[in-house]
Amino acid sequence: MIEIDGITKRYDGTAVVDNVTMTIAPRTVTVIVGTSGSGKTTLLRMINRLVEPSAGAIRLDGDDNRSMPGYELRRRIGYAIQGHGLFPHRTVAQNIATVPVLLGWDKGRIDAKVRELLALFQLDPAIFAARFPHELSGGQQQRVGVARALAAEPKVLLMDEPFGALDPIIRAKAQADLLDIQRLLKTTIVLVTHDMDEAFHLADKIAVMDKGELVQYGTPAELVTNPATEFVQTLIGASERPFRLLSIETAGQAVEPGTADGQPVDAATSQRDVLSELLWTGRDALPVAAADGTLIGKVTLEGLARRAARPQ
Ligand SMILES: Nc1ncnc2c1ncn2[C@@H]1O[C@H](COP(=O)(O)OP(=O)(O)OP(=O)(O)O)[C@@H](O)[C@H]1O
Repeated sequence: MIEIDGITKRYDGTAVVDNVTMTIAPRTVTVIVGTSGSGKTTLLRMINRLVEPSAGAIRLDGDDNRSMPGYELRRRIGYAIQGHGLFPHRTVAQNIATVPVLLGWDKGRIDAKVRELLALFQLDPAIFAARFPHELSGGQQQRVGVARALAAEPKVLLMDEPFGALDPIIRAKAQADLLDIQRLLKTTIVLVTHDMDEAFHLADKIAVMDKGELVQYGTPAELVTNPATEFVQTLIGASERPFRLLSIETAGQAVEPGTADGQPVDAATSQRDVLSELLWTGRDALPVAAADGTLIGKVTLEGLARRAARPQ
């Protein structure tokens, strides 16, 4: 668990992060969004103390993050940035092994970890381990950057616009891979992006920053149904594509197992209409019936928000 408690960063008397308090549950993906200069990167970097706060505290599993030296903390927390920051004169294997080497792991353990991560990121070790970064595509470099950040098996991974430099198709694949790997390794991920579609697709919870303040912290569905400010509304409005997607798919395509209270919706109803129904009735789920009236499961607000945001 990451507890951010009244954290503030001032430069020359101006608060660029202003008294932010939020708790991040373990094994979840939290996405920080907001306009340029709203303090997203500064907030992220105070978690691993690349930036020292002016006031407040951050606790990791109950321990103040100032209870150990900054370099030690940064070895324990994975960090991946846009442009991946790979060492150009080190091979892919050496890049991934950076932190395990610093931690003094034995060679066998390091080699096994490098192979495991390359396989996980669908990079054949026989082909890629000995290559240098300039011999990889942008998408491959980005995967190695994330693999390197995960090499020391951190419980927490911080990511700052990790997919910003990728074209949309590779970006969608990178996002899908990240979710798979997060579920497998159960890492707690905090990711900064300015892309609302990306936020909706990846996030368990979204933190919206505006001029240094945390204006809303909630699930994607909460942001859609209950935007805290006009700014949040505008941010969501800027991402209309999700609602267009919902118009072209049916409730039947979004069915989840389980039951829900309320009047069943027909499986052929568009997801957009089901969303309206959910919002109007104030429910977070409705049962779904097949053409013959048989109940086949339920459609949830959370599920629709997630489907709407997935890349096509
Ligand atoms: N070292 C610094 N000294 C002075 N001001 C800084 C410093 N670092 C950041 N700032 C200022 O703090 C504010 C927040 O910056 P930050 O990088 O956290 O924003 P951001 O939301 O991540 O922006 P972007 O989306 O453009 O990366 C900006 O106005 C920036 O100019």
